[in-house]
Amino acid sequence: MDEFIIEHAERYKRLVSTFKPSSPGAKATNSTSASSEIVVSARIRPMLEDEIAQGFPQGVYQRADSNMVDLHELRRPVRGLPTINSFSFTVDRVFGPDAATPEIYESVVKPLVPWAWGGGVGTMFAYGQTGSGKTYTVSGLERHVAETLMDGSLDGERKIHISVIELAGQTAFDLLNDRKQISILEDSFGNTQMAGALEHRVTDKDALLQFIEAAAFLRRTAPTLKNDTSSRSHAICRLRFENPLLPSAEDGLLYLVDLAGSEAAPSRKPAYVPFRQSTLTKTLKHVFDPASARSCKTVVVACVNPCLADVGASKNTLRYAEMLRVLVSRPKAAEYSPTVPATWNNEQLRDWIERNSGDPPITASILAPLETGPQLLRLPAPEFLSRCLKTPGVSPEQAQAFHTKLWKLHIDSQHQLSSLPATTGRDNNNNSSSSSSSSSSKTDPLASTAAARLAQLDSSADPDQAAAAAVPFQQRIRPGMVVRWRPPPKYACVAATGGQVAYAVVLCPAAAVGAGVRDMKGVLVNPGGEGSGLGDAYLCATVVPGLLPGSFGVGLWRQVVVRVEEMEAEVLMEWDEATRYYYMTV
Ligand SMILES: Nc1ncnc2c1ncn2[C@@H]1O[C@H](COP(=O)(O)OP(=O)(O)OP(=O)(O)O)[C@@H](O)[C@H]1O
Repeated sequence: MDEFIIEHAERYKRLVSTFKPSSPGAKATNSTSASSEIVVSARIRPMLEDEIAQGFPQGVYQRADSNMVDLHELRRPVRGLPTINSFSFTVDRVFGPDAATPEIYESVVKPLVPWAWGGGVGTMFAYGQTGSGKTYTVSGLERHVAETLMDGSLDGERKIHISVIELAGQTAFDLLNDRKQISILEDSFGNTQMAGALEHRVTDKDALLQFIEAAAFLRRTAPTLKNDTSSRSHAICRLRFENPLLPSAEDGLLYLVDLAGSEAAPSRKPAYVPFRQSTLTKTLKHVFDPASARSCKTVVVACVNPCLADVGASKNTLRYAEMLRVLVSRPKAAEYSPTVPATWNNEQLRDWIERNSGDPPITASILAPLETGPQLLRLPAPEFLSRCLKTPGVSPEQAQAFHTKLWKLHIDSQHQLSSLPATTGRDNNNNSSSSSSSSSSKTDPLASTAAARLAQLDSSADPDQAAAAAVPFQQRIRPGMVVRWRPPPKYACVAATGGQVAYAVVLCPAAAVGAGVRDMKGVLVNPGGEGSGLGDAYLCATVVPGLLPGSFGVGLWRQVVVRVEEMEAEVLMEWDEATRYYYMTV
């Protein structure tokens, strides 16, 4: 085939120069915005000197001013002169042979960095046939990532940890620990763990680059796989970002992945896409798992060798890129509804934030400077919380409760949209006092009052809302009130976060219980039965974190004695029937 191509190169070039696309190209845009969950790009590398020297023509072209790639095969007819077969592919961004790595970084990869820094999962992976420029591209991009991470442009403090592993067939190796074999395992929560891989803390750019370079060197010189090592193994660089201010939040993750060549050199077997190999699918599960709980952004760089001799493999690479784009459904813009966050533009979202985020109101321009409703919902929880905390006076509980409130509204609205006629919608603002209710005026007033009363029974809010606003909570303690408190050392085991803060539901004054009642430690609450010396202490049930993020359960039988001076604030809790947990509300 190679001789055939070289022999007819001139004719091929003539035919290609007369090629007229049958349909106009999809317009090029630079707005593969930071909001897209998956951006599929194609990079066509330049022709290499030896390919040109051998007389091979170029077979793959970027279509001018578009996101399209044209590819022309040389066809050997049964009779007569060779002809060309042309194919066109559309992706989100095309980078032609003249595009340098910094351009690719700036336009598609860079948005992943603040995303992962803020607590999300960002993944960049490059795939393509052997020799198509994957390693060239990924190693260049890694340098840029290192620069962005260390140039001080990212908001807040993070501890950065790096690990680099190699997957070869079903075996995984640690490229930062002398290629020691490791295991890719799923934990009981379905999260993938790279068991046995070392993580290294890095604090400056040079150290980070040294680790990346050391891993690349080890991969190139692997003793076991001889010549074409890199084309048969996947290299995965994982950067983990730990936010010291939110120790209980999930860490941000950035994966930079150089996949194995989709065609084994030098045999030119038919290309295949190597995503089904189990260690790889496990490691990148978050990208492909629709049930993944983490917010993910993914950038794919399909690397294409433009040489006509390899056009068959390039065709497969580009076909696969098109498929990846289609796999991710692009939601249509829905009509605005005040109870459906997914339909809110930035202005509507900001308005809702200002009115529904509690006291003090969370500054909408900090929480959602540009985002729409769907974009704010997709924001990783740690990033959402840190943005809320930038408003002076906002406590972590208020931020968490507001996050839950937005999500609850979203989930309820999805439920409503799919199962109920619009007029039966629940009033989701039932806890935030009458002023913030945005329920539609078409709703039956009797039904909405009944619904509000029912919802009231499912929350810890004071039935006497007016009194609640005017009097400090210590003066209106009542059974059923939930309080945040600082447990003394004897109750340290009930603390919810970092051993400092705990939550409890007030049951009754400690002086009111009988002489034989004991707390969870087995200590008598009111030894003489006379209430002497108990002052303003209350018997309370502990509130403990549930299995779902932000959820709580009440440990009715784990009782503690809490003094009023140990109480810091009232916390509102709301029962959620669907998950059977309590959530904080604002
Ligand atoms: N954009 C580019 N500009 C200049 N040279 C490039 C470019 N992309 C790739 N190359 C060169 O092409 C050759 C093959 O690139 P590279 O090794 O990155 O391919 P690969 O897809 O990683 O191959 P393998 O799967 O075998 O590891 C290298 O010599 C590289 O320097």
